[in-house]
Amino acid sequence: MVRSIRPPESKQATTLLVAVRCRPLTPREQARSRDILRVVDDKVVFVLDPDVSKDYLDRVQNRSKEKQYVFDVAFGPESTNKDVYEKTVSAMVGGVIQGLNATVFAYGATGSGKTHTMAGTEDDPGLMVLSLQKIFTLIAKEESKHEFEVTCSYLEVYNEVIYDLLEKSSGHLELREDPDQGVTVAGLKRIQVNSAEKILELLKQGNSRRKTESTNANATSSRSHAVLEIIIKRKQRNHYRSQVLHGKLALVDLAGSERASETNNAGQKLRDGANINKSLLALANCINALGKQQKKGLAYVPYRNSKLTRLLKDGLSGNSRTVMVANVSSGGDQYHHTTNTLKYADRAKEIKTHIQKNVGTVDAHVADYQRMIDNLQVEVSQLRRELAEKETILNSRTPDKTSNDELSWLDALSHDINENVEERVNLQKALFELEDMNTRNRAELQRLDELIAEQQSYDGESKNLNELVEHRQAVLDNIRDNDEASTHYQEDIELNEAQRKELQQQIDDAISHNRNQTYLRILSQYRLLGMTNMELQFQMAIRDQIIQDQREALDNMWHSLESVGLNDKQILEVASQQGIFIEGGIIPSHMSAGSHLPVSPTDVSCNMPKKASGPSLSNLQQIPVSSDGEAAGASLSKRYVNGYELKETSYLDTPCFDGTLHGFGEKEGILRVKEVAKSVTPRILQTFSEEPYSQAILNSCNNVKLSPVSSRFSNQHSNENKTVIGASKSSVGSEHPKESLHSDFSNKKEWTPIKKIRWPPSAEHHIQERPQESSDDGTDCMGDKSEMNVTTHCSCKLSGNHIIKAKSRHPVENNLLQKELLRLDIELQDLKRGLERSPPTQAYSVGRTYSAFTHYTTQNCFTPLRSNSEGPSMHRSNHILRSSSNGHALCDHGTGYVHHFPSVSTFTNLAPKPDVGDTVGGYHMAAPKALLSPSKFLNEQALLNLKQTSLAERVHVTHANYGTVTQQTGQCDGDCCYLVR
Ligand SMILES: Nc1ncnc2c1ncn2[C@@H]1O[C@H](COP(=O)(O)OP(=O)(O)OP(=O)(O)O)[C@@H](O)[C@H]1O
Repeated sequence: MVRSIRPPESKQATTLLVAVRCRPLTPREQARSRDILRVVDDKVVFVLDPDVSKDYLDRVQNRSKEKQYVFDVAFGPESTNKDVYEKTVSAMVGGVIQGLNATVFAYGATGSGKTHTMAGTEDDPGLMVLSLQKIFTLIAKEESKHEFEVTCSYLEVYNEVIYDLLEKSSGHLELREDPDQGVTVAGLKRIQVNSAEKILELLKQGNSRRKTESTNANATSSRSHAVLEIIIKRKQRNHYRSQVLHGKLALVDLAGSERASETNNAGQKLRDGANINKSLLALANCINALGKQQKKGLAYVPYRNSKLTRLLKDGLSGNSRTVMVANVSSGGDQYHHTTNTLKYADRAKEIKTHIQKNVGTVDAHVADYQRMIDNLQVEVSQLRRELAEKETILNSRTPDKTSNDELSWLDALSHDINENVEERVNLQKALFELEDMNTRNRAELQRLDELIAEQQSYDGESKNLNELVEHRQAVLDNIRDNDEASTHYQEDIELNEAQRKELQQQIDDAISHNRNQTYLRILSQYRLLGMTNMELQFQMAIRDQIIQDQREALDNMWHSLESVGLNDKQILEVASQQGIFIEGGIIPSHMSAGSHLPVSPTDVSCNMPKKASGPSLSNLQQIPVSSDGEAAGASLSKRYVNGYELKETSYLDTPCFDGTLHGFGEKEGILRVKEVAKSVTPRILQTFSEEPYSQAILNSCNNVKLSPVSSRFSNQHSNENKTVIGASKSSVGSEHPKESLHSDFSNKKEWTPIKKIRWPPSAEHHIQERPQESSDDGTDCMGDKSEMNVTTHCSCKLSGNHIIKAKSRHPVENNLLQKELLRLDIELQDLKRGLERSPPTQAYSVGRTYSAFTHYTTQNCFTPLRSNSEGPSMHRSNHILRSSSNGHALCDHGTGYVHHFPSVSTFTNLAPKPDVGDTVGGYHMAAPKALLSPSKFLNEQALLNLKQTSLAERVHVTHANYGTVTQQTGQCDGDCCYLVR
């Protein structure tokens, strides 16, 4: 396989373009307050003191509140949207179709003119409209040579919840962090468009769905933040393997900050206002921290404190050219808002983003996984919607007082669960980022200490030395601030954990008291699923961050190598001394030529430098390296991975390999794994147990990643679970998973060919072909090429202060991820079935749509059992048949499988309700559109015939059954239930 190291696409630092727009006063405003803004030279904004009684003396004695600011560009009240567009966004739009990202956001108090600037009017179209028109004009010019694909999405963040404005009744959407695209929204509709008119139409639709209210400050006040995103993919025509460039233009209309006293809001409007202010405060804090960062280096930017800031992260500091249009009103009564807005706009001038062309270099595996996660997320949000819909149906009925209480309790519970999960993951991420940042800060401190010592030994006091000392102090301040913030986040995590336990306890109590069992179980599963899904993303994000770090480190390395004027041979020598191997010993020509292409993480391989030993959790941190190659500062105070706290540990003296150990959740197995773990220090240890004692044992194993997986999944993959890295491939799906597992554990010969792993791994490990990710039968291929499963991490120091960390992407991680996804998929299906069964409380109102399972539940005819390797299963039970008042009927056969029932619309023309003694039957078809229209309840022969016919027609009837009605068990809402034997 060809492996090469390529210097990455160079990033260009660019500062935020800050524009200020002063809106004219309306005649009504003119009557009540004076114009206090003056724009001079298209750059300077004077804010006059609104108090006209102040005179010259006040001014010279500094008693005046007059203020002056300078911006990149400023617009007076006479400026049109077109003027604003020409001097701000116009220059960036061209870049977007060349693969660069751009963000435009309007910031300001309520009624200051943000929506007017972004959306505009028919006579004076806003920046959104003008940018779109320009994009399509540019595309038309280049269409003969290039193919373009333009897609757009439009969302709003209302009360910290994201909604799709292009969907009629959108559910809540989730944010996701994507290494290539930055922060994205899972499940958000993207519509392909081929004209500005089409987007404008969508924009209009979206705006009509946007939450607006009339307040005292603005008759059409936007109560949400709206983000319109246009993505343009561009490819050369008739070019085999041509590069794909994709640029993104994000146009953001923020809701305005407001004061309750001015808006006179109450109730929901007041709460909205508080939320708007909260997210704008989070934005202001980010702007502050980013401004500080330019001066003091690595200060933590609290993006995670709101959805808005997470969405704007790229625009504020990432890969984007960004324009901030600060809107202010000229009225004297707006003085406080105006100076506040201008203050933040002034800080924003300091902010730098780093733009880079988005070239379509595809790392297939990661991209695939991301896609899978995306799909799963879409499903999750769909499920969430369904759940919400069901609740709505429930709420629309007029239940008695008890069920009313119960429903609102469930409602509140599911809401709390969602919030808890989301908060937890966010906190963990924030903590990780803070620790990561402080690790860098500490490395910087070490570098500065070395430099200071060096300077002092040369010339004692000097200007340079003073600057270094000052800088050192700033870094120390940052470390202290970050540590403080970390402590707060840790406390928050503990609180969140306590809340989680409380919620779980509520569910457990309710289940044990027989309250809405099925629904609660679904909720419980849903909660776990949501957690796993998010944490999986978290892992992905961390992994990708490391890849990003490596890219940067490599970038540094190439620049330093080039700058010291080394030739190819010398570079090879240096690289090999540092444990970096370059494909065929040849430095790619484009590197020497200085062309910058993005580097793929798979392109790098390295082995351990002699003395350096890698961290066991090295994918979670950057390890600073001291001059002799020894890793330093690897022990961190507290670390949370997958929701578990890992104890403080130092793990520097053991060799590390990136291995996976799988242990099944039996005590014996876990102990074995621990034994092995001690001797080889695996980086990832996975347990397939939910039992507390195995968790406790694993907790005592340092430096492991804990990933509890449901025992059902482990049963299914029992043979894999005994696999210690390097073990041979084994089949999946044993008939008796538990038994085979026990024998595996007792048969020590089968356990772990760990000796296959050589340490330190040699270079050949890395230049071999990467094995296939999975074989045809869907099993792992971790084992067959056991040595391939070793990934090394190398931390080495190169040319003074460059820390190089390189890691080859590896099947182990990918396999792990694949398994997690598989599990997630199973869980999702399970959940889906659960939802289809519907909560028992709904059985009577929407029973026709749902299967007999609701009745199983209410009558306690089955006990859930999770032991079947084919998936979730139920105990054999009496057959239940249900007939609705209009003749719809469903039946389950009781063979032990949960069914996916087609919707009621496919069940038509059923016969009259059966009497006791009648033979009845039904079946389940896998084909969703299959039609069941018997003229009466089926007898045995009819069912068999039907099954055969269906098979002949390739319609898969999975289950069919019949029985005799023995009892009519209840009358509910006109529907009847029957017990059938
Ligand atoms: N430059 C301008 N020229 C003329 N009228 C303007 C201008 N800017 C704003 N307006 C008018 O001022 C009013 C408030 O503007 P707009 O709704 O855009 O404010 P906003 O900042 O979006 O408010 P909110 O945050 O409450 O949504 C509207 O009636 C709008 O037409």
